[in-house]
Amino acid sequence: MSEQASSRQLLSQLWHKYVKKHRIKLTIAVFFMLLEGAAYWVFVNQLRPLFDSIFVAGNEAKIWGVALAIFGVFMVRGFGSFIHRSLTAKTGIEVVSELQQDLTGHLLKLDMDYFNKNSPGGLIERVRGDTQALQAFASTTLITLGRDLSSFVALLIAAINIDATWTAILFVGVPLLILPMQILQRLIRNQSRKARQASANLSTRLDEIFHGIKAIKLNNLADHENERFADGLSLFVKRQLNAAYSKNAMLSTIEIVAGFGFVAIIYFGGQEIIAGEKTAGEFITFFVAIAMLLDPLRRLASISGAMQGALANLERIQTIFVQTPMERPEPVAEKLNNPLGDICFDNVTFSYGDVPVLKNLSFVAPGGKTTAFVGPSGAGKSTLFNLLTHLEIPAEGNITIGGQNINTLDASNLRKELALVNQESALFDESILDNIKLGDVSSDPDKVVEASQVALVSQFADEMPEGLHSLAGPRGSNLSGGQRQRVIIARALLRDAPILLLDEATSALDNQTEKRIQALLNEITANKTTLVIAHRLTTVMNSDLIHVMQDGRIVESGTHAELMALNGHYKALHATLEK
Ligand SMILES: Nc1ncnc2c1ncn2[C@@H]1O[C@H](COP(=O)(O)OP(=O)(O)OP(=O)(O)O)[C@@H](O)[C@H]1O
Repeated sequence: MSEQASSRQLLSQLWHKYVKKHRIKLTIAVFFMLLEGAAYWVFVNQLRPLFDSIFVAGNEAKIWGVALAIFGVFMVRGFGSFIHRSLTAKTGIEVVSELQQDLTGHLLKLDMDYFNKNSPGGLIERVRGDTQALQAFASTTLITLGRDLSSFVALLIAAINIDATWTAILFVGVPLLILPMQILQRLIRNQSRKARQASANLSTRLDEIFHGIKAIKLNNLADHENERFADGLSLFVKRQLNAAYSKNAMLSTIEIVAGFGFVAIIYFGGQEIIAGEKTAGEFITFFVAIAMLLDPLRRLASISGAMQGALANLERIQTIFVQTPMERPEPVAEKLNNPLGDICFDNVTFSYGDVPVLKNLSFVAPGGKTTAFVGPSGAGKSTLFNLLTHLEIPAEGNITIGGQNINTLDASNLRKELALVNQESALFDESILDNIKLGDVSSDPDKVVEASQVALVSQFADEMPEGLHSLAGPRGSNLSGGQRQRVIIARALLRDAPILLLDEATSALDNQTEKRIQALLNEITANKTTLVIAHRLTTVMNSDLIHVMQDGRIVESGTHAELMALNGHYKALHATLEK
């Protein structure tokens, strides 16, 4: 696709989806922009009588009329400018906030794979930075386009009215502008694109710095990180400046060509005045009109630069909209028919990119029972949960619950039947109570408090100044690891789903709390299907069934006693962990 065609397509999409609905506001704004432009015309046309009929002819009586007309022009410009600026600002803000909303909504639908490949900082920059840069274009530059184009036309008409030949002479150099303008526009777009990329990289670095602040401090990496940030910053500065230089070069080119025009006018016009063919009033009016015309022309030229920058932003925003979630089979069922039925993995194969993780994996986790998965780090245990929760889709094989393929359900309907507790479960910067409530946002407050008591959250929250209403801090930073885990367990309890997935759910708890939570989990899981991943074998010993995983396969299955008797992988694992 040619660059022009793709720009046209991008702008047309922006217009149809976001801007078109504001057309009434924009039409009113454009009317006032035209009025402001027309005011220039009136202003310039008052100059000629001012010179020829008043100053030169010494007609004092007419001064007031002209002065009032000029004052009227400024009044119109003042009010008109307020109205059209406000309307376009409102449109710009509304368009961009809708764009941000849609971008976030679209991002939320994308697969985990996309988030594994794109850093949070970079995505934040797209949703906020790129759209806000667009807003700057929309609310300031767009105004200029309407107002300055009309001013330019009005002043041009005024100039032609005085002398069409002079006007033609003035614009004789314009064709010289075409080629440099085209080159500069392309340059600006490229530089702006690179500057936005550098800006996204900076956001990524900042995001990583603030997320990893503890590691940075503990490893004395502050200077190192600062230098890396400085490198990114200098690249950003360089690219910003390149974009600015290209924009400025555009303005200067206009200036130089205009200079040639003025020289030509002074030469030809001057001769006509000396010969008495034109009056001084005509010449001054023409000169003022042309001088005033340069300002809107300059701004119009800078718009074309800003437009290239805005197109670069649009392109980057578009790269998000063109991403689509992985094709999934069309869901045909509303819910699981038998959520407490057996969970079966049948010949499941899965890779992250090109890296195979699960290989023809088959197992059964009996419904209503507790099944544990143990095995060395990287064996693929957590990946099982990613597949079962539809965060990832297997390349081959089937996953069924109660005999029903999970592909027959929409991911959100499937997840209603599942509650997952893992190390990555996020806490948000809300109160502890609200964090628990995320398990079931429709549940009544008593139930939330009850879940907090059962999961021993109240035990530590009661000692905090605001109890359950205390803030958890960004990503739960106000709480200890064990406290965070209890909040997440409480959230899962509140969800009260038939299938409970516990991935190292109690690993951060002290022995005593773990025992209490474990006893509680045993009680709660009595009538649920529970899948447990744990490194501490004491956590899984009492499970109804234990699968031992290695290199993406199940290598042994049985109860603790059966596996110990096998004297194989499980026993070896047991021996290593007990050391
Ligand atoms: N998002 C990802 N992208 C690429 N590879 C991944 C991703 N997540 C996991 N892996 C790889 O998949 C393999 C299995 O990871 P998984 O987290 O399932 O192992 P695990 O058995 O749960 O390990 P642990 O006991 O350490 O939690 C590992 O080799 C890991 O490097």
